[in-house]
Amino acid sequence: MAPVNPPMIAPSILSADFAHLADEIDAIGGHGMVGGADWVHVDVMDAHFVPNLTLGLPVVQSILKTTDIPIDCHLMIDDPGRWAPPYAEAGAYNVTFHAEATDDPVPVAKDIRAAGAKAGLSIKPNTPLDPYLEILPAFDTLLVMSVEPGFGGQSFMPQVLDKVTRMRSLVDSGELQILIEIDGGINADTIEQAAEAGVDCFVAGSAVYSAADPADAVRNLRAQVTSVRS
Ligand SMILES: O=C(CO)[C@H](O)[C@H](O)COP(=O)(O)O
Repeated sequence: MAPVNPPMIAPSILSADFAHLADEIDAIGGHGMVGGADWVHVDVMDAHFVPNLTLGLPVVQSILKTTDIPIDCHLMIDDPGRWAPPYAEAGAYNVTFHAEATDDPVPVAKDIRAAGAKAGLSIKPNTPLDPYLEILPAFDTLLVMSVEPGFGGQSFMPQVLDKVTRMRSLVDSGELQILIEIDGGINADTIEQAAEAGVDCFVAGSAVYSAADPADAVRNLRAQVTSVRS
């Protein structure tokens, strides 16, 4: 299956103003805005799995009430078996947790799907793909981290693109059906490399929220991907 068309852009609100989240989400799309964000990427960090602390379920529940854009939760937390399903029950569209955070990812994916959300598996930049290939049919999304998880505004790590290229050929050949998402350091200078490797969905935090018009930044990033593919 060829990459998703049009390409998906998922702005990360990690770089938004947390005191004005509803406005910050409005600024990237929803309410019928043409060409706005496909997903809102919400980074949940617990200060254990990663050294940073962001927000949790009550904030996600509030965000869900303020927008019609699907919510893409990226859980950078310990014990996803306990904490991930409630995000699906709350109404998140996609709930992704880290392969490194559990010895048994498949039951967690099953619980997320049973609660009505898509299930995502994320791997850190130095985590190999091979040990997880056989469990990927339990997932709807593979989130390839292109920075060490924990903070926005870091530099893109191009070496992770080998994993994307491999995944793209497995999806293109029909061996796997999964959405390939990338997260970390995606901006106007890096998105074309990721597009060439075959990413479907691009998370971008600082590149979107540092722009004068965040919705324009979303459209421009999507246009860059489209131009690489044409
Ligand atoms: O998961 C993340 C960090 O762990 C963020 O989603 C990611 O870093 C996005 O921010 P930026 O586009 O500024 O790199």
